[in-house]
Amino acid sequence: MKVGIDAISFDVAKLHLPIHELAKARGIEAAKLEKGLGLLKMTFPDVHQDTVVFGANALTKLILEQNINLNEISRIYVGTESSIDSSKPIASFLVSLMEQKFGQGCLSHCDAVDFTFACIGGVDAMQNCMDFVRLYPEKKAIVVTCDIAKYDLNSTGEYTQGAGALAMLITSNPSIIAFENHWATSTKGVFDFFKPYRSIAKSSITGSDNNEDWFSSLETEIEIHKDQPVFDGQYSNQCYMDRTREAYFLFKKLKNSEETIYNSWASIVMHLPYSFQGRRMLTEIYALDSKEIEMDVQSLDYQNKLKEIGKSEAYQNFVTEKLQPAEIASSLIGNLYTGSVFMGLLSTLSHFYANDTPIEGNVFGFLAYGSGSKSKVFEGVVQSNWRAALEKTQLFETLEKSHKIDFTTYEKLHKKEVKKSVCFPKKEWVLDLIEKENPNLIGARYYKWIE
Ligand SMILES: CC(=O)SCCNC(=O)CCNC(=O)[C@H](O)C(C)(C)COP(=O)(O)OP(=O)(O)OC[C@H]1O[C@@H](n2cnc3c(N)ncnc32)[C@H](O)[C@@H]1OP(=O)(O)O
Repeated sequence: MKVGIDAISFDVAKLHLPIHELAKARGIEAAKLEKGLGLLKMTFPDVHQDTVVFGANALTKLILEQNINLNEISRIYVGTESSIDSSKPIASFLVSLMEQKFGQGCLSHCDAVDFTFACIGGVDAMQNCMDFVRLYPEKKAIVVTCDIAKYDLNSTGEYTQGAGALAMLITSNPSIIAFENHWATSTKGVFDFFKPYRSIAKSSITGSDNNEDWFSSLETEIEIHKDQPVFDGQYSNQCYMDRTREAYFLFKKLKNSEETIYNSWASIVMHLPYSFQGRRMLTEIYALDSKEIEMDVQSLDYQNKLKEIGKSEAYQNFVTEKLQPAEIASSLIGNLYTGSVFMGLLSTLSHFYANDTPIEGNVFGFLAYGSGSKSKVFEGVVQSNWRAALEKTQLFETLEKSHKIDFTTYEKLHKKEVKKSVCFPKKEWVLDLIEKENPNLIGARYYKWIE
């Protein structure tokens, strides 16, 4: 039986700062960000937006666009690493907002929960929902990914910021893509990127892995709780490469294949914390699976050879053919954490939609990653109704309408110094800023639907 994604909707932050303006303000060469990392715009939430708002808007869009009968939905599972409460999941907020809009009790039969494992939480939610639909093919589930990728000002993560959500309907006999039931996973507990709820003693994390220099450079206690992560960028890249490589070769084993697996993938969709992450990290898998090199991670020669292969014409052609369609949206949005891999899929589909390319039957390979760290590798087959299912999506048209802000406004938004929305929307969920007006209501958040 086929199980997969039947419909997709999204809601991304509508404000953006052109990346060359950030580069100028920070004294970074714009070419490094644009040509080295593939960044063009960085999206940022407006005053009336938080994680719940993005999730609720993507979900409402999905329900309205697909005319979904909520009685048929058995699960709303959320992938997020930007939750706003340690106990109440985003899924609970979403259920109450949907009941506010579509009728009291309309989702009371529905299971709802959040999945958190950094950027891979959405894939975990989807895998779980697909197992459920395989067991009960007449039932349907919705996966929502919602996050705000906010980093410290002046940090190396700053230029990769982005925000938004996707909502996906998971069914049997899906219209867009059906996933094969081969899932390869690689997990290792590391501290490459994390957001501690409480102050965390350095002694509890030192010695966990090989980035000890970085740990030594941290304060004795990491001061918490803030929206921005504590991270070691280059180490997180190494963990990304290690986990995806391990999961990829496990996948090859699961498939019992002697062939170069990626040759059977028409497109490759990877977790993209920034646009060119996939192409920068995939050289090792590319070279190992084609037997161009033998693995020897510690040797300098090996690392230099990988760099050379990355620059080769053959690899650049490979990137253009298989990876580049997934990168387009990422360049214009920035990181979506749990949503990044799904936005990569939507970007790929939207690219082929716009170019009228027939892709039904094509096999897409997926390499997902979440810090902390875990990778899952799986594949899916594009279904014959994918074009019709994408008709209302309008990804690139929507991104085109994004509102440009200047650097000063961006910095003020980042520091939460802006009181009034820059771009107030119509027909959307917004955060009611009652908390700011009434200091006795610390932690209380209210949401309203704006007509
Ligand atoms: C959250 C996760 O998903 S974990 C995995 C990823 N980690 C993160 O996203 C954490 C947050 N992000 C970061 O810390 C950083 O943005 C990083 C680590 C991803 C990137 O770090 P930086 O130090 O900014 O960049 P880095 O030096 O690694 O790479 C710059 C690239 O631009 C290239 N470059 C530099 N200058 C130029 C130029 N003028 N023209 C063209 N390319 C240039 C470099 O050659 C290099 O590319 P290459 O290695 O492919 O050759």
